[in-house]
Amino acid sequence: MSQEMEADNGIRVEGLIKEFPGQRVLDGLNLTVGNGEFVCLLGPSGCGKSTLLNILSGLDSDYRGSVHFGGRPMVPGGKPPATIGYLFQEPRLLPWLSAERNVDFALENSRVPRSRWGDIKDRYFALTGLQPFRDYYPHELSGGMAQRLSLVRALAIEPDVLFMDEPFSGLDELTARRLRVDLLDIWRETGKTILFITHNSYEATFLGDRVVVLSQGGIHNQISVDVPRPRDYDDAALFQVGKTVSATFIEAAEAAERARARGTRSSH
Ligand SMILES: Nc1ncnc2c1ncn2[C@@H]1O[C@H](COP(=O)(O)OP(=O)(O)OP(=O)(O)O)[C@@H](O)[C@H]1O
Repeated sequence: MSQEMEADNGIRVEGLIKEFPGQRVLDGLNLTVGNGEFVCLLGPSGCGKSTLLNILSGLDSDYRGSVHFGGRPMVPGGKPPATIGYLFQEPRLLPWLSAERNVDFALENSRVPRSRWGDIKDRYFALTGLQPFRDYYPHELSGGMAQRLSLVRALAIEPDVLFMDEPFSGLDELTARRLRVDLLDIWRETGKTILFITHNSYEATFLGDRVVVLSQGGIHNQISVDVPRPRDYDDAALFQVGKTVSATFIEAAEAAERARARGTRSSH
């Protein structure tokens, strides 16, 4: 496909409202993620991040508002009009299958023709540094390697977008740092649209083109990270943006707490 013909794989969420009994969790949320953009979602516990992901994934169809992937509308109750790759906090690998077979398993359930599996696996096993470990079983992999394998699995199905839900929060900081750098290399190489959920302000700043801070059912604030890539953890400009993001996150958490104390989020 030529550059000009490249599909639009952005996400557009408009006026999203989600209620649970006695509680409005998303209150008219508007959010866009551009084609190939890396957006980090940051928000205090309970602000609705997982609820939003469940809706975007098509797992929850009981909402109001609209969701578009690349201009294609999501029909509540139907499959999302985009292929979505997932990464969660835990790798969710099948323990009885080798690394390679775990990826095959995902491919078997995808639309990718079998004739392309070999090339795809070669590419992503190489990109993640897991080439020598294709025959290993999940219990033989370290936490970081297991998460790399789930990244291979997520990318192999050639997703339009990647949803990453705190994928590095269960890892030690050194491993997480390496994986963030590698993820950015892979993102540059593949141009995927990424929505990345995290509780870590500095992680969000290091990774994102933009950090969206959620609170009380909507966007509290958004911060563009105008720091050139490749980024360096010790970059003073990046640290400054991280401080702003962190302060915004704390502000959002405090606002959410005050609202909860007042009971303003109750729909009664
Ligand atoms: N199935 C459900 N039934 C009722 N309430 C729910 C349900 N799922 C989530 N909630 C409520 O909705 C709110 C948002 O939950 P959600 O899990 O989306 O938050 P979160 O931002 O992902 O939190 P965390 O960062 O702790 O994972 C919470 O108050 C939660 O109790």
